[in-house]
Amino acid sequence: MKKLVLIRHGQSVYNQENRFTGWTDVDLSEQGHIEAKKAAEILKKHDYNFDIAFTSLLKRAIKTLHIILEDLDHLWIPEYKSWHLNERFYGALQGLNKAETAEKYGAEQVYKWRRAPDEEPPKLTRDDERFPGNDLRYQNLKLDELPLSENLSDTIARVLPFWNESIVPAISKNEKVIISAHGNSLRALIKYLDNLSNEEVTALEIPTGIPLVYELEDDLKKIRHYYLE
Ligand SMILES: O=C(O)[C@@H](CO)OP(=O)(O)O
Repeated sequence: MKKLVLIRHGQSVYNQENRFTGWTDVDLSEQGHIEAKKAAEILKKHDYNFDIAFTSLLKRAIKTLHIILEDLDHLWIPEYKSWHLNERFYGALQGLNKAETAEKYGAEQVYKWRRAPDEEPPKLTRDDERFPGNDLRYQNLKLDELPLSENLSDTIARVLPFWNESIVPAISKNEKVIISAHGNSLRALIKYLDNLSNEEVTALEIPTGIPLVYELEDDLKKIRHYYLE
């Protein structure tokens, strides 16, 4: 049996302020730091250790991972960062307050933008300062890889190739893997691992900072999953 640990970063400043975040590189809030420390404590209590870590290019996930690895005395393990694990790109909504946006466009529309797998939030334009093409960390992406907006299906389409090409080989070699990522990049992965329907993934919410363990068969079929306490 193989085990994989997924963790959504601790609360971010934008989570706290109730803003659409996406690829905005906001820091952890004070509460987010506490959550990451708590996650480390839980992993320690259950004697978890890791051979390799994967995370996104966004500091809230990277810092969550580092807090955990430091507390496990594991800062030495190889760690791979990829934009493929970034949060879903929220387009022109990035930075806006979710409650104010619901007042403007209606709660139903905002719910669809947030959770309906095929509903795309409004796109931003390439001359917008939030366009990722303006950010050094994305300089090696092709123009058609730089999103203007993403729905969950788009996020799935970029998370899964990374899962198959980079993470699966590590798990197959029996390496103990931790992935520190985001609400929607993890929903994308979980939709695949749990074979969830669109309706099921729409209802799926992942809490910040709580280690989620997947037990997998040798062929990587899921046996069960559970949150560690
Ligand atoms: O703002 C975001 O990028 C995400 C995660 O915080 O929010 P949502 O809950 O709407 O997917």
